[in-house]
Amino acid sequence: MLRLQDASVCFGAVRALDAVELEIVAGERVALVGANGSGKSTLLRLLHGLVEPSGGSVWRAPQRQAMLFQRPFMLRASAAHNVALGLWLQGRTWSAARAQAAEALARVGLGELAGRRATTLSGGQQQRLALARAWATGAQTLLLDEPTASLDPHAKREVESLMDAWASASDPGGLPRTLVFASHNLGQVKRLATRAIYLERGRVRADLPVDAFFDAERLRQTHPEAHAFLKGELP
Ligand SMILES: Nc1ncnc2c1ncn2[C@@H]1O[C@H](COP(=O)(O)OP(=O)(O)OP(=O)(O)O)[C@@H](O)[C@H]1O
Repeated sequence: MLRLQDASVCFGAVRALDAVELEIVAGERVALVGANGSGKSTLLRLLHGLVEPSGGSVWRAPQRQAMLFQRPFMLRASAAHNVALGLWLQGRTWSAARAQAAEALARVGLGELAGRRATTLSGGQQQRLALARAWATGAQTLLLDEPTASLDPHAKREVESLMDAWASASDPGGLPRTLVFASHNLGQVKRLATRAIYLERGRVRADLPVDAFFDAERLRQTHPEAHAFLKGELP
């Protein structure tokens, strides 16, 4: 679905990503981990086309892709309108968009809050609304930048279980869905991801199946930098 070849991103003198090689295929659930400033957000933004590479190349399969942020972007309109507008912009009639939005909101447990102004919803509810919007518009790949970082444990579990439900279902065309998310929560990485990528100062230092990533002894031998970062944090 996504490929980076020798991709770098510079912001002035800061090299936020440095010669990244990466290929993500349909159905993968990829977690990006690393210290603050290691390049996780920049990598997601590059994959979504929100920043241009300063060097190297980005390739995206022709597909619908959506990105969710730590603080979701909400229009100052009802929850239902926030979802329906995206669908209307895709060409649905307004009544079809409204009906589909109602379905999507029910799926994320927001059916009763459909008429509430989205900006008055709690952080967890807004994140569920953002997921409903991506789900309804038929995204095949979802990129999420620390989607549960500011949520309480209950809201975090709800959002996580929706991410899991979304990724476990195929899209209407039968293709497996692809999830790429940045997280500082290693328990979440273990629960949701099949592959973990560890970044350090803009470079990919480890790219492993999640079981291998959380095998502390093996990681220490094969990827000492990643092991040093995770030491004491391994769930
Ligand atoms: N728009 C920008 N202008 C200048 N520097 C930037 C910009 N965006 C990111 N950077 C720098 O690029 C580097 C990587 O930042 P990035 O936000 O990608 O890291 P991160 O791993 O997502 O961090 P965090 O865990 O804190 O969210 C940092 O040094 C950051 O200061």
